[in-house]
Amino acid sequence: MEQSNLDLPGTATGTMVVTEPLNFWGGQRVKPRQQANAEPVFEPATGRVLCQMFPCGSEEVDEAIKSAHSAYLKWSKMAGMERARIMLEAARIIREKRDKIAKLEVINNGKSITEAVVDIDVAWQCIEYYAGMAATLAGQHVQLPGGAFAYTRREALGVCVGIGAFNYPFQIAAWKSAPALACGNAMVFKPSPMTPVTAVLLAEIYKEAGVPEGLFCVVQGGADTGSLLCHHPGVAKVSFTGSVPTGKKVMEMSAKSVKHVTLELGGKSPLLIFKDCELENAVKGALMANFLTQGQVCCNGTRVYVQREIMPQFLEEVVKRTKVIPVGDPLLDDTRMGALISKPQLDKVLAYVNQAKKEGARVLCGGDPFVPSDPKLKGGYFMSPCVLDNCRDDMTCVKEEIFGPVMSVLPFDTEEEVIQRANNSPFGLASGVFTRDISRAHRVAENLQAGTCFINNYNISPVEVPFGGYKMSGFGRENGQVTIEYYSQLKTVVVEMGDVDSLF
Ligand SMILES: NC(=O)c1ccc[n+]([C@@H]2O[C@H](COP(=O)([O-])OP(=O)(O)OC[C@H]3O[C@@H](n4cnc5c(N)ncnc54)[C@H](O)[C@@H]3O)[C@@H](O)[C@H]2O)c1
Ligand SMILES: C[N+](C)(C)CCCC=O
Repeated sequence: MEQSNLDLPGTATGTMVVTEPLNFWGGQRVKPRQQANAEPVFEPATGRVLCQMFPCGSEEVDEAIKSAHSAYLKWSKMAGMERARIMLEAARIIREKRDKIAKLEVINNGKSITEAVVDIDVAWQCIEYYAGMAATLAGQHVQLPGGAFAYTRREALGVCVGIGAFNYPFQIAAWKSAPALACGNAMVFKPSPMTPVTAVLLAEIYKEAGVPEGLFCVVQGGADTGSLLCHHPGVAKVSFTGSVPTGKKVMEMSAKSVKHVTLELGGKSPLLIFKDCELENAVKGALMANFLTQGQVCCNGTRVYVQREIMPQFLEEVVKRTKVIPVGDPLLDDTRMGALISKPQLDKVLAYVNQAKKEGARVLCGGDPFVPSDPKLKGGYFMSPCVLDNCRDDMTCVKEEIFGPVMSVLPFDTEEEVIQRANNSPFGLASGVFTRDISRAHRVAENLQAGTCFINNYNISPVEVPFGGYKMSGFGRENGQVTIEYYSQLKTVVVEMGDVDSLF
């Protein structure tokens, strides 16, 4: 069996066992203090145990936060240009190790290598982008009467906590740490207990690039460890990515000590396809909106509203293309859909398809467990991508986030009607519209209640543009310039140049 040494060449599906410690603080990997409560971590493509995840307890969380705090004291005093240089070096190292990190991500997460490589590219781009912003952080100078003046300083918050979901393990760690570090903060990151393997690589890379020891720490664990982080008095901010129910708990816990909070939560995003669209692009957009990462994407456009006149052509084309998506070994270059994250997640998604059938939906393709011919993949968590027709707005598959490769297609007649139906959801993460009518495109974008609207494309998230939700999909933003606001605070300094004009 191969170990997870990144320098090992030729790792293949079904061969890796990870034995090194996955915690990181004080500038090194840290062995778990106790072996109790170990949870097996599975390789989704095979169902094999990849490693054990040992959750950190209160003493370990405390050590990590102390380590981060001492690094913060040094890092926050450095000039933006000095921080930028180190962050650029981290981005360079990620670029250099991209293929190896991507492989490990695939083995732990189950997504295709084609997607994982893009995820790692987005990670280094994010660090590079915020490195560019680090030296631009500045305050204002305000002239006051009598020669007095004030100025503002944009200051770091302190130790920030990042809590990640399982679907983009390395990318989420980068999306959170890059703006945090650019602003002078330290970060303690907790990955999902199902994907504990790659965040520690980011910690090693930051260290190699030259950050002070402890600046980016990794603690492993699930809800209990997450809860220790949210309650910890040494933490200034929690940036959370995950489901709505967990997000609510994170907010509640963080409120006890008035921590800053960013919530990147779930969605059930609408994609509106008008009859005047370029149909082939709309079909491609619908596939991109539903089937990346086996459908386990927060901003997926899983409610696909198609104008009635073009429904037959749309369905024919979307089903034809869905049926030929190559599902299988995620480490092979030709694979476009790998395995879902876990057996319970696969069972949950299949149950949603069954429920949809009971409620009157018609399965046009997929929705079944998929067993690849390669014997080593027999225990993997694969399913065939599914298109559901005959859907109504009141069906469970249309209302709830499924987090699997299931597209629900619904007909509509008018723009006004479809906007009202699209907005009739507690979520508001993303949305999309396909039309050739430029006025309609922008009118629809204005009226959809969502943090992002894609016009004539879907799931494009360059790091330069803000990403985040409306309504129950959360608040705060990741990426883009605005995220600096969420990782810093403004101090006003008022300077008297004359005598004090006392009222007393
Ligand atoms: N908006 C976004 O940017 C975004 C991105 C990715 C995923 N998501 C959402 O994440 C969900 C899927 O991810 P998941 O299944 O990993 O989500 P989840 O809510 O189950 O877990 C997310 C993280 O929260 C931790 N956690 C669980 N209970 C906790 C508690 N009580 N206190 C603190 N932390 C706790 C988990 O260990 C994990 O690290 C979906 O709803 C998806 O839409 C959102
Ligand atoms: C990179 N995507 C595809 C926009 C996904 C962002 C993270 C959501 O789960």
